[in-house]
Amino acid sequence: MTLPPLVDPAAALSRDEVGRYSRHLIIPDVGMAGQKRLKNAKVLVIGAGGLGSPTLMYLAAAGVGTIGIVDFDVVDESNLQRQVIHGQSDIGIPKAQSAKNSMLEINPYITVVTHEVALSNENAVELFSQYDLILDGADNFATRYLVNDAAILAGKPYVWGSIYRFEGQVSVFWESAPDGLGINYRDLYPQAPPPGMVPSCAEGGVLGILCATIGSIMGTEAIKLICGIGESLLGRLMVYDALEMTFRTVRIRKDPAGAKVTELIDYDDFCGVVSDEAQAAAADSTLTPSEVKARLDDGAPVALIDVRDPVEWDIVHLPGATLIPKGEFESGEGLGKIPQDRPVVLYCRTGIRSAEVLAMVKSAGFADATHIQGGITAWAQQVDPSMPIY
Ligand SMILES: Nc1ncnc2c1ncn2[C@@H]1O[C@H](COP(=O)(O)OP(=O)(O)OP(=O)(O)O)[C@@H](O)[C@H]1O
Repeated sequence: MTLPPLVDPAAALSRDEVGRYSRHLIIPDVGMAGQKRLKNAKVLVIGAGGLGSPTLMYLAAAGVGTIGIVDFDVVDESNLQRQVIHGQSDIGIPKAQSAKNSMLEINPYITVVTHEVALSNENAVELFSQYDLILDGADNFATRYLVNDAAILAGKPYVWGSIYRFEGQVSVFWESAPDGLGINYRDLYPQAPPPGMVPSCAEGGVLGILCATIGSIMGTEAIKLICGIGESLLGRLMVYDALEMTFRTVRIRKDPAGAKVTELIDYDDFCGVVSDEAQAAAADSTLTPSEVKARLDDGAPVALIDVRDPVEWDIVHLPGATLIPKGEFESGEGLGKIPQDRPVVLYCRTGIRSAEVLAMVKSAGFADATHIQGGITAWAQQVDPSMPIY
């Protein structure tokens, strides 16, 4: 369906702007009103990488008045095969800054705001609330679910794209859209794929020019939403196959079983992302649920620590465990609560958060610390099938 324009028109275009945007102004569907809407629009793009590059360049050229860029990374030589907003002389400089320089070179009449930070639970909703529309050009599942949930909480629409080798996907999500369907990314992908199942572009490669195709569709959807023209991809998934040269669109239906998003969660845990530090800490300090059960049955002294959140503890927890949520280790107060006189065994839901806490606990000097592989979920599967799995 055609959605109402997302943005009100700006008061006026200058004489120079009229000249610059003349090929837009003479399209009846855009016209003066549409171009003024673009001028008044505030769009935030996550990632100045493969997808962000063409999107940012064309949104700048189109005269989107305020464009924010979130990226924490610096330009690397291996980026230049596809991240065409950056050039050889940008290697080593922050991507957000490099992108801003290129965009202002394309169009000095716009405002570019750089956010050289990682999008996180701490900043996402606040950042999104400053913009009309979000574009997700990130390359990892944890960020995708964070963008989705933060957009829901901020009440904002967003355009999402993803690429791999010769194939790309694009859609628009907007939980509180005036169409009443309320489609979000979780309706399409309720669960993140198991870690390692879907390789990243860094692992599997990507045809550089694919970014231009998918990024420019994302930019097109952004312009349509801002101006309120055409059929949005809201509620539809577009799949592009460059080798077969086919575009297919499939309808996305609201998942009636989908949980309502009311707060941000631990996205690394949700997506099974383990940091390098946590992997190193867990390498020789991981016990299976059966091994821990055997120790407890033998009466061995063990400080069994549950690092999940209190709401999860209320659902189910292991007998004899003590709750010290991961957040308390991050704020520094958790370490002081660990008994010093016994080996420490940590657990969480799936073994991701406990591996992160294990790294902190070990570097604080607790040499005899381990965690349970697969967490309380594996415990329920392998040791006690009567326990609920959530
Ligand atoms: N949470 C996040 N916050 C800010 N920027 C992010 C976040 N997640 C991803 N990005 C950025 O999104 C961009 C994605 O670009 P792209 O997919 O081309 O990957 P890349 O990291 O540049 O390349 P490669 O992984 O192949 O080295 C990157 O510039 C990355 O820094």
